[in-house]
Amino acid sequence: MKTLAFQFQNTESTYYLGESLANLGKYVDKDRSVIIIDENVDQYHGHLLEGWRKLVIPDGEQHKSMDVLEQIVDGLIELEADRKTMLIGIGGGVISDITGFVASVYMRGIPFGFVPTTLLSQVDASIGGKNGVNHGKHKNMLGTTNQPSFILFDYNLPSTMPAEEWHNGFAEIIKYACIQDAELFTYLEENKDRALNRDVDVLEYLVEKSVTIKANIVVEDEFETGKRRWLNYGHTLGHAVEKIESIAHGKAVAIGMVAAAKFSEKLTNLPQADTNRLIRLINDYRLPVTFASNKEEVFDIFKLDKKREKNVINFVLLEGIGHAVTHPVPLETLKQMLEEL
Ligand SMILES: O=C(O)C(=O)C[C@@H](O)[C@H](O)[C@H](O)COP(=O)(O)O
Repeated sequence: MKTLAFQFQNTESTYYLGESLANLGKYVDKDRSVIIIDENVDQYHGHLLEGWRKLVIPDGEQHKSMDVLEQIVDGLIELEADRKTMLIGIGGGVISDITGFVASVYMRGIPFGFVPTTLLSQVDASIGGKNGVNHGKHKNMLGTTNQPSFILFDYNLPSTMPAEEWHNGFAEIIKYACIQDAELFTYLEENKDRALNRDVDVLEYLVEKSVTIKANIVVEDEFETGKRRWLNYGHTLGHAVEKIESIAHGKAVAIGMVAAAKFSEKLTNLPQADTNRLIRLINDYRLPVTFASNKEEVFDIFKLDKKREKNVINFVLLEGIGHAVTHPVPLETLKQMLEEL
């Protein structure tokens, strides 16, 4: 087990890497905690949580909503949770996003922590403090940035995931390689078979590498005024396609990364060979590279991206594999490039 500590602006977060969920009680007081968990995760891992107070919510992205947030608040009131109650989200990205948001607003803020159970939530969603719920066609439209006190990474938990869920996690790892780590990109190319076969050493390396890359970027720019935007590479188009086609987040991000690479060929002279290399890697990890959605509908969602300022989006582009940049790109230019895809 390895412990990492990150000092954010208002919180010091401790990450326990390679720790078992069964040892959760070593880090938090069982009697002062409430677990937020979805039905699916509870079915697989609930036996490790005997005696903990739990609020079980329905599984799925469609439940990342204000309705479910209000149900959790009702549950907390019922349990007489107070300002010192520790809220613990155990699950994938929906659970960490909603738990972090509830904890940030319940009684104006109570402490919280996460036990991510999917590869995607271990490498991305649980880290960095972004939380929230969806609204209408828009992903994460309501939320805050607030760091968990702790994250416990149990490498055994993702083993119950279906194959498709593994592929989704790889999308965000490919993203880190694209934005700032060309060596990681090569590693992903060279170790694709081991990774897809869930080789424990490869997966542990990839989780630790991703956690470190993401947490360090967030320490540097927690409130996303500069470098943190890079973490949104592939997400502008990705979020729109995810909502319209109701596809998994990782698939949508894969599609968005390819589109952003094609935009980069025009805006930052990214060599076409780099786009092709990215497409090959995404294919290797069994993720899609094209979308079927109506482009006008995509643009309608796309233009409400959180990186927009008036008529420009601070769009994340690549100059090369491992080198992201952010350029203010007019919406009209993006609309035209989208039509040309
Ligand atoms: O942590 C970040 O910053 C990211 O952009 C990471 C993304 O992978 C993640 O999906 C994030 O929740 C997207 O945030 P949003 O601001 O585009 O809603």
